[in-house]
Order: sequence, then structure tokens, then C-alpha cells
Amino acid sequence: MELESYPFYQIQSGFIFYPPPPFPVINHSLPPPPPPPPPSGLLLPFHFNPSLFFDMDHQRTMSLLQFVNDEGLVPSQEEEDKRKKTIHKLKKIVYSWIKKVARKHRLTKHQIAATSATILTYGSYGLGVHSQESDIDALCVAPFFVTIAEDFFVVLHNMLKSRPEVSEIQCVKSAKVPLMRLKFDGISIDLPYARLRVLYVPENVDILNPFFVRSIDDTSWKSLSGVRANKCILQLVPNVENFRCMLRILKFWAKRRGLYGALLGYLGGIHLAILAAYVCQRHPDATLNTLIMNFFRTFAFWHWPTPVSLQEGMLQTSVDAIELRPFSLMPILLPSRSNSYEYCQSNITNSTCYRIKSEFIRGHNMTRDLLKPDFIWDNVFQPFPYSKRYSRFVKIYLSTSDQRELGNWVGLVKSRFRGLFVILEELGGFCDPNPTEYVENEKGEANVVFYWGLHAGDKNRLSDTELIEGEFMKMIVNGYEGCDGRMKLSILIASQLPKNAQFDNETMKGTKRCLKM
Ligand SMILES: Nc1ncnc2c1ncn2[C@@H]1O[C@H](COP(=O)(O)OP(=O)(O)OP(=O)(O)O)[C@@H](O)[C@H]1O
Ligand SMILES: [Mg+2]
Ligand SMILES: [Mg+2]
Repeated sequence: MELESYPFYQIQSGFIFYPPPPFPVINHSLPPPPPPPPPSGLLLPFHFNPSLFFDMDHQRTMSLLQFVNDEGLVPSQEEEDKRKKTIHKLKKIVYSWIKKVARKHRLTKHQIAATSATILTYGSYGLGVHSQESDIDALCVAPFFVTIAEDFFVVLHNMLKSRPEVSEIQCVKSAKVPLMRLKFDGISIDLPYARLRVLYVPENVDILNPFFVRSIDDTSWKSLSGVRANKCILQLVPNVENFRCMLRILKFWAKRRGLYGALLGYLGGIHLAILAAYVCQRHPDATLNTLIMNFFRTFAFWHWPTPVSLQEGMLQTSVDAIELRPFSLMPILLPSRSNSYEYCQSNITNSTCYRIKSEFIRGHNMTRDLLKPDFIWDNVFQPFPYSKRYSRFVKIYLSTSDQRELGNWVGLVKSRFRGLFVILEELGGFCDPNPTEYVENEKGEANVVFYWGLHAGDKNRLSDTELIEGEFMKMIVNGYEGCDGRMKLSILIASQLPKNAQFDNETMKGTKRCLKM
């Protein structure tokens, strides 16, 4: 069978190929083909009865809302209050920090009184779609006189560190968006920094207003990207509440199907937010059920690597949008008010791209027929059965002697995972990086373990795990000093997986709260 016809065969037959067919070589220098025409409607029976259609749609929407409730996808009021309190405390800390820094820089009394800094939330919390496990993405927006190296990474860092509510604080200075990571009252916080050319930063500063972002530095512009994207998304969707509910469901679906986590080569919150918003824009009056059906239908038929964009015309009119497109198998354009073209960062590889597409097709096959008698939402959200799909697994065991170092070490290795995907794929392997993190309690040292599904085209080429481990280790330590973590890479057969990683339905449902992305 021709490779191009695989997706369509899969859609028609409902059969997903494991292992996958050989991957196509995609020529990224070509401009993308025009967006595909939408497929011709839902599968409706020959004698279509509109009232039956609306009844079924309504029923499915109601049972989906019940599912959202049963699974606790919306955080409780208590949880919400805790987060609000944390943000309030952070704002107060940042406020006293800015006064301190202003005095340090010997500003006049009048300037010290006038100056101010603030916290803007973005990410899933900013969009109003966070779950219990989500972090709070909080951008610290400061005035012109603040320096990142000293005032942010030393003065603010020390102020935060001395607070009893703060733990596990670390500076991530080398990231594209430099930030501090910490836990505040047990909630994970990502705290990047942006500097505006003003003395007074209003509490809810409108960063889409050109006045505030005039002549800002590059790092600040990048740090503002998340807030900008969130604001644009919320302005571009016709019904914010429907969008939020849909996105919560999609994030849950992606976690259950092992597709959530941008570092692992899958979809992050921002990718899913844009894909969901794209569908909402095209179906402004749709029910929740229809939105989810259309989500699967749209992306099961999508002609990747045609980019997904929320702003029509942006791709057609701009050569930049095509030329500046980074190498990506599934390009997704961040919405923007300015004429800049930013794409979501992506680690998607041939293997993960195949998995994501297969899951879109699976979702489409399961939801497309409104009259399917035995339809239940629970089936759509079944955990992905790794041990049934793969006979072999790559085990990545990460450990440190000091528990406090483990987070840094695992974070560093995860940020380099793309390199390992490439090594495995070059050796002919199809690799499915299950994002769930496990712990081997009996080991007596701080550790995190990953088990990735593996299909080895030629088993011999993948048998030299020491060589693979050595190559990957070189990539990890390249340009990075100061972390004495250890890594052990090995290949297991499915029966050697520990019980808690057997991936049968019950154990997977039990581990859903342990998913650490
Ligand atoms: N790969 C990426 N490309 C572009 N922007 C990104 C990317 N990853 C993260 N961001 C920005 O950082 C924000 C926060 O990312 P984060 O990883 O915390 O995910 P999230 O959407 O908040 O979901 P979660 O509930 O899992 O925290 C995103 O909303 C986005 O603005
Ligand atoms: Mg987040
Ligand atoms: Mg974050």
C-alpha cells in the first residue's frame, strides 16, 4: 500500500497500524500546500432525521459534561482560592522587591514612590483551563532600571528563598526564556521576567498596547510571548466558556493517550489550545460534543505540515510566515497582533507525529457516528495500552544521591530528550516516549524512570545500549556543568516491566494523578 493512503485506510477501516509504515521523507523547503478542504460533513445516515441528530448531540454533550464532573477536571473552589492567594502573595513580594531595587539603584524619593512591578499569569492558569497538577505560569513584569542578572536572579531569588512558603527554587538562566522555578505553598511556579521601558507598571498592564512594549529587549519580548498568545487566543475564540471546557477535555484526552508533553515530542498545552481554538472559530455555535467531533475530524484529515493558524490570511499573504517556519512536522503558528511570525516550539519526531496522527484518527473513528448505539465517552479516554502495543521498551533510569538535586537533573535530561529520539530513529527504531514518570522505591536513592515503547526495525542496531547511552550523555552534559546525576539506559521486554508500569487499564487509571509533565 502507498504510504500516503495509510491515514485514509486507517480512517475507513478503524485499524491503526503498529508498527507504523516506513516514514516519508518530507521536503521542508517546499511551501506548504493550501489548507485542505473540510471533509464533506459528518457521517449521517441516509434517511437523516434532524431532530434525532439534535437529540443525540444533546445527549452526548450532557454525558460529556457528566464525565468532566466525574473525573474532577475542574478544580474545586478551595483549590482556586489557594491559587489566587498564592498569586496575591507573589504580587506583594514583587512589589516590595521593586521598592528595594529602586533604592539600591538610588532613584529619587519621588521615583521610588511611583515605581511598581507586577505579575501577569499566562499558560493554562491564564487561559482558565488549569488542572490540579498544572503549574502557575507567572510573568514578573518590571520597570526599566531592573537588571536580570543581579536584581532578578539574585535579589528576588534571595527574597523568595527566605520565605517559608517557598521550596525547590532554582534559576534556569540558559533557557530561551530565562526563569526561576519554585514551589510556593506546594504549587509549582514558572517565573520568567520581562522589563518594560516605564517606571510604573500597572497591575494589569496591557502588553498588547504598543506603548508598553516599545523598544523592549529581545529576551523580554520572548518572555511576553506566552501572555501575548493567551490574550490573542481569548480574543479570537467566539465563545470562551465552550473553548475552555473543550480544552480541558482535550488535555485530559492527550494525557490519557500518552500525547501530552512538548519536551517528550508530543503536544503541550499551547499546541492543544491553538488546535482547540481553530475548531471553535469554525463552529461558533456548536455544542461541546460537536466541537470534540469536529476537532478529531479536522485533524484526522489535516495535511501536515500545512501550518495551523488562527489568523486567516496570515499564511497566504506572508512569505515570512513560510520562510521563517522552523523545521517542524506539525507547525502551529502562535497568534499575534504584530507582524511577527512565531511558531510553537516543537520536539515532534517522525515517531511521535505518527502516534499523534493515529490518535486523531482513532478519536474521529470513535466519535463520528452520532447514532452508534454502544457509544460511551469513557472508551474515547481509555489509557493507551502500551504493553499491548509494544513488545520492547527503552528504560531510562535517572538518579541522584541527593533528593534535592533530582528535579534539576530530570529537568536537564528531559530538555535534551529530542537528541535521544533522533538517535533511536536513526538506528531504525520507532519510539513512543510515554510521558509518565515512575519511581523505583526499592532502589534506596532518589530516582525517576521512563519506559518508552520501542519498535526496532533491526534489533541488532539497537542492541548496543551502552553506545546509545554514551552518545546521549554527551548531548546532556554538552555546555552544562554542575549536576552530578546518573543515567542508565536499557532495553526491556514487556514482561520485564514492573507491575506499576504494566499499562493495563486499571494501573493507568490509578496513576493518572502521578502524571508529572
Ligand atoms: N513549546 C512551546 N512553544 C511556545 N510556547 C510555549 C511552549 N511551551 C510553553 N510555552 C509557553 O509557556 C506557557 C506555559 O507552558 P506550560 O508548559 O506551563 O503549559 P500550560 O499550557 O500552562 O499547561 P499545564 O497545565 O500543563 O501547565 C504556554 O502557555 C506557552 O505560552
Ligand atoms: Mg503551565
Ligand atoms: Mg509552565
